[in-house]
Amino acid sequence: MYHLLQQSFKTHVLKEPIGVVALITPWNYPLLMATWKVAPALAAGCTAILKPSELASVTCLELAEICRQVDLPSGVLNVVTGLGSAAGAPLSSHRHVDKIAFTGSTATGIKVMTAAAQLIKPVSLELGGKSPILVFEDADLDTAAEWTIFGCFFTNGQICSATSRLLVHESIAAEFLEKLVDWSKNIKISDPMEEGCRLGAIISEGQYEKIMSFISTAKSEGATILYGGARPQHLKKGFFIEPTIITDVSTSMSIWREEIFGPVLCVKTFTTENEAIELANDTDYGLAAAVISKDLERCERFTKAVQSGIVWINCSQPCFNEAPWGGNKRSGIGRELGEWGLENYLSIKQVTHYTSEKPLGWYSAPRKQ
Ligand SMILES: NC(=O)c1ccc[n+]([C@@H]2O[C@H](COP(=O)([O-])OP(=O)(O)OC[C@H]3O[C@@H](n4cnc5c(N)ncnc54)[C@H](O)[C@@H]3O)[C@@H](O)[C@H]2O)c1
Ligand SMILES: NCCCC=O
Repeated sequence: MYHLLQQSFKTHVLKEPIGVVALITPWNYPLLMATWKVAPALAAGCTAILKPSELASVTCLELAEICRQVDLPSGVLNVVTGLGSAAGAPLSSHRHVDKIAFTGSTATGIKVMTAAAQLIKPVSLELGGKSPILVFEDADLDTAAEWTIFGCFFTNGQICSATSRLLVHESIAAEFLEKLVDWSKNIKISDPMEEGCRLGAIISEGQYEKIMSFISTAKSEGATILYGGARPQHLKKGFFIEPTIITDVSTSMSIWREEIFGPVLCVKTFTTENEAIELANDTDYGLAAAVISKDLERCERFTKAVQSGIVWINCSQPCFNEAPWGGNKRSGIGRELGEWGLENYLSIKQVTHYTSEKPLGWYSAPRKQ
């Protein structure tokens, strides 16, 4: 019957704002992470409640002030500061919040998703990572060394997509590691306000202790600290940690498996491309992956085989507003930025209009009295 009547229906689709959205963000890149959510949420027509990290709220309050100055109607963007337990958790479980867009650790993401599930509330999750960088034997070693240290030590490794697991072809491993150490020695560690600074302090004492404890566990499990692993001698105060390179790592060690969120690179060697891909995918996470090789067909094979939301060829970390950002596996659900970012805040409504004058005719009409 539907088939016969198909010409009598007109269907179209509306994309509507999803409603009231809670945007919960982390302490790293605090303003960037907020704007990745606030801009598409408001563009989609939603009302937003931004909950920044308790460790980095000020720039988000400044953003609200700028929105006020440009006459964004009051109530459209709201900033709620506070601890995760006091502000983030109630937002996640609130009946009048229609969607949660969360960026933060996988552990907190699980809590947010669990709370949202009680109300079948949609979530998008941008979570942690343990991303690999593969360096093949045909790479230019200095270029590869710079990308490798940039991929892991840029912003102190306090970046979700840090390529913190180096997989290097065994035939070049010794020479490449020497280069990595040389490049690392050249990184200026200082107060970030100093000219030429390339590595500042870790965000907090808690994070500093956590990173140091990962390093000491790795040592006690038999790994070798090839470079760094301690406070730089010239900096007696502040939460500074040297760029750290760790070798003799096994795949069961926590330094290999867990997100450190600090300037710590761990290294394994491989002999074949398949082995490299297997090691790259041997992680619960799936945010990003980088490959350094002159062989573009090999890079293409890697791109297809690696289980991650982002792949970098002959580089690590570039990020563009137009390109989708997000991960697979325990790195999250959904994508931010570009058109994908907008979809996070839209709800799809199918509208079907019966346009015929004819009655349906499925039931026998009752006799007229
Ligand atoms: N995938 C990405 O794009 C991306 C980007 C940046 C950071 N990250 C990840 O963020 C983490 C670092 O940030 P962090 O330490 O601030 O993360 P976090 O999970 O500790 O906190 C993130 C936010 O969640 C809030 N929160 C804490 N408990 C909560 C709860 N029970 N319910 C709701 N909200 C709660 C916090 O107050 C904060 O605002 C790393 O794991 C990093 O990989 C991911
Ligand atoms: N380039 C910004 C990535 C943010 C993740 O931590």
